[in-house]
Amino acid sequence: MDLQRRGVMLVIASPSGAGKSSISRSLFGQDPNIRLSVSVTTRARRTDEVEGTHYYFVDVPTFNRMKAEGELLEWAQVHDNFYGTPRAKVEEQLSAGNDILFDIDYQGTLQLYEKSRADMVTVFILPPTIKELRARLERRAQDSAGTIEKRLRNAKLEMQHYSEYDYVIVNDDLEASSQKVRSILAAARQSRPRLTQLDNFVKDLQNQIDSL
Ligand SMILES: Nc1ncnc2c1ncn2[C@@H]1O[C@H](COP(=O)(O)OP(=O)(O)OP(=O)(O)O)[C@@H](O)[C@H]1O
Ligand SMILES: Nc1nc2c(ncn2[C@@H]2O[C@H](COP(=O)(O)O)[C@@H](O)[C@H]2O)c(=O)[nH]1
Repeated sequence: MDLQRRGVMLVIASPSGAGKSSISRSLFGQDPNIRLSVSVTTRARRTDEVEGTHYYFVDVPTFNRMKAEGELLEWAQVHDNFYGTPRAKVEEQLSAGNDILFDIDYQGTLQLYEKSRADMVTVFILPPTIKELRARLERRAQDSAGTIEKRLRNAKLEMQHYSEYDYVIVNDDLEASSQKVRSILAAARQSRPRLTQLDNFVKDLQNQIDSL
């Protein structure tokens, strides 16, 4: 029997601006087995964002239709906009043995936990200080002053949940943080060797019991 590893669902969450997208980006160039779950959002596209690479940008009626038709694995309202994970590609990629990185908030993490805990490893990224967090949001220069204030306020709520994640990283040095996430993923690959064909093999054994 040719046993293939089932992919790991790597969830990275943080207050806005702590650096999860930067850390995520650093993983992709170096690892051919990891895919990003590209979310849908009703947020306006930032100038440096590309449709289908950073997000699928949709209007609210389209988002609501996708929700109603069960196309979203999880969804949440975050900082006044809606975000959701399209379901279609996730199972296909996991079964093919590819790991998937989810850049989602705490509400989404909880929803994935309910469905897929055995496949998941979760990481929470903290900023070194709030002064630095504000500086990062300002340097990124993609959000208005009002949006930055709102994201800083929401950081307090998001950080309440840090201890519910498997790992916590203080993102002081970007390269060091990225290396930690790479090590976490490598450990998850070793410790959760769920095997796709083995799942099917066990199902087949169970079916044989049903037909005894
Ligand atoms: N360790 C670091 N040191 C200095 N700057 C950093 C570090 N990590 C990320 N940054 C910078 O901080 C800004 C915010 O980072 P990034 O967009 O990755 O955050 P995020 O957590 O994904 O935010 P959001 O949730 O709003 O999408 C970016 O300009 C990025 O280049
Ligand atoms: N529950 C979900 N949260 C998501 C998803 N995609 C992104 N996010 C989170 O939203 C905020 C803001 O993101 P930004 O791109 O506007 O800065 C951030 O915390 C993301 O992690 C999703 O599909 N589901």
